[in-house]
Amino acid sequence: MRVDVVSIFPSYFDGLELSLLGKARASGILELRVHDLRDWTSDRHRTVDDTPYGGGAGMVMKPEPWGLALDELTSDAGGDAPTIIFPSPAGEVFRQATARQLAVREHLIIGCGRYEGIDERVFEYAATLGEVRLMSLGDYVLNGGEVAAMAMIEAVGRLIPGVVGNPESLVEESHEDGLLEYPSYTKPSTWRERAVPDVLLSGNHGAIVSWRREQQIERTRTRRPDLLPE
Ligand SMILES: Nc1cc(-c2ccc3cc[nH]c3c2)n[nH]1
Repeated sequence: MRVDVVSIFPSYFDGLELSLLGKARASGILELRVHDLRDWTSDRHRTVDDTPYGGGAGMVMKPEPWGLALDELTSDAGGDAPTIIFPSPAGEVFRQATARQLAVREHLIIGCGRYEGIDERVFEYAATLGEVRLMSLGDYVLNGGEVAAMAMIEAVGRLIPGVVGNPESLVEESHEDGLLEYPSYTKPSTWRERAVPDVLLSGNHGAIVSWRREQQIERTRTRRPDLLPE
């Protein structure tokens, strides 16, 4: 998978050189390229924003640099059209199912906005170059798209075959089966007078599977009843 990220703060993404995603990049499983939007400006001040038509507070990202960036990043001939993602508080909510959908795509482009957002015509133009999806991480407001992009890249990247050593570990996770995950324990069996549940020490695999499922359902019922079917 190739992922192109465009941002006016490219160094935000330095952390993606670490750990599993760093290894995936080194092995070539994941080709992640981070671009500075200002590289597609032509004025001395490398301007990327301007005042909003219709008035209002703050600034809006100019369409010209985005248009040139998208043209260049989609110009490689061959292959399917990319999925072009713009983090946005006004987007669809990014969920595990979204990550699974995106993990099978060949080419993702993630455009990180700042200020009050990106000129709307950029999304319209981008739709002539690929599938456009405005994505929200949740109902809270960030200062820009970079943190959301990092989260999405990690959530998608870890699902690419070969990135996570043991694919089994991708199965029993929160949200993979629609429920929150069960609690985990490791040695010592008693810690600060707190013992590990006996069932986990019993060696009775059937009882352990049942207990874990009960824990998933109970946790989901108390913490995320919205995830349970009606
Ligand atoms: N879920 C969520 C996304 C955002 C977001 C995304 C892009 C920009 C650009 C300027 N402000 C932004 C905020 N906030 N919250």
